[in-house]
Amino acid sequence: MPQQVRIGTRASALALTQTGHVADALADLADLAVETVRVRTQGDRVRASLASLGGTGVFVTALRDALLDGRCDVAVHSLKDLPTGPADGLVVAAVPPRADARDALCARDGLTLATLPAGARIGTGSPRRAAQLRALRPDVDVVDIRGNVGTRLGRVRGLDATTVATGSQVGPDAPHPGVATDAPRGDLDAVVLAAAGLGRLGRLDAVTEWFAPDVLAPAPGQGALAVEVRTADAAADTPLAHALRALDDPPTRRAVVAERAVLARLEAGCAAPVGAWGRVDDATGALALDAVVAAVDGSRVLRLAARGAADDDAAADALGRQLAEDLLAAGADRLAPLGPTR
Ligand SMILES: NCc1[nH]cc(CCC(=O)O)c1CC(=O)O
Repeated sequence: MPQQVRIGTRASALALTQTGHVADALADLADLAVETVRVRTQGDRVRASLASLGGTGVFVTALRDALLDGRCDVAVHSLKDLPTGPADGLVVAAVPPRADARDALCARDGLTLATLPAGARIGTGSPRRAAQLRALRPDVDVVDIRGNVGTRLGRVRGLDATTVATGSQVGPDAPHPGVATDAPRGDLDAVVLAAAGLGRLGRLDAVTEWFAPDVLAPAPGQGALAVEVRTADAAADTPLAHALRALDDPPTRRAVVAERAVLARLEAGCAAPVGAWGRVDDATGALALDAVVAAVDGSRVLRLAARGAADDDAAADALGRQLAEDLLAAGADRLAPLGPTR
């Protein structure tokens, strides 16, 4: 008899694909019968700008509640949407191998950040992306936008003929009711999105430029997933627990632990103009970490790097915290709105 496992997911096209990948991977690793359960989160219901929602956890809380009250056994999150604090009774049991951590520009007419005209309108809901875009091109107009990936692509002039192939953007599963039909279309010259999300949705065709992480620092955890379960279930001697241990990728986990430690020490959430990029060197096992704090108006960008042995998660965490200390010593908190309430 296979072990029955219910895997909870948001209903957005992106969440459904991510969850589907994890469900397939788990089922390949052990004798599991995996069933998907859809959960609606505050981030899906509320249309206000993400920055104004006050950030941490809007996409996550409802999934965690579903885990805790037993409506599902496994939850899949985008790691960058996961608050840095621990959740009582729950544990991230697996961080699968990371996809592309980079941000990508999706512009009309094949344009890049360098070739977009002065005054070009670039959409993003992320203060981190806005700040770094303004620093790179002070003459562009960064526009605050929301909505799922298909909606955002639809706002780029010339990119609006196609929609995300793998998920419905309207109807009962629409994560942002009304947004798909109400949002203006073709009113922007470009948007910036995570390459990982575009890749998972089969929309890399829309990318006109990939930003190297040392040009535009990605969000801590970008491109990585977190597979969360009840603490007792992670430690159990069950097919699910074995599959989770096999799915976990220690180099990815160490990199994102370090990135998220920067965010935690800065007491910053996903709405802060903070970027971090960690990676473990295959040959030496060393962990390299870059971190950026930017003034939202783009007038200053503070960028520091660190490197360490990071043999385990605790060492990765310490490396990230130390880099955050160095950023604070260099004036990060005078540059950007940090702190838990922002
Ligand atoms: N906050 C929304 C969100 N959360 C995760 C991703 C993309 C996938 C990832 O970063 O792993 C996105 C969309 C985007 O930033 O373009």
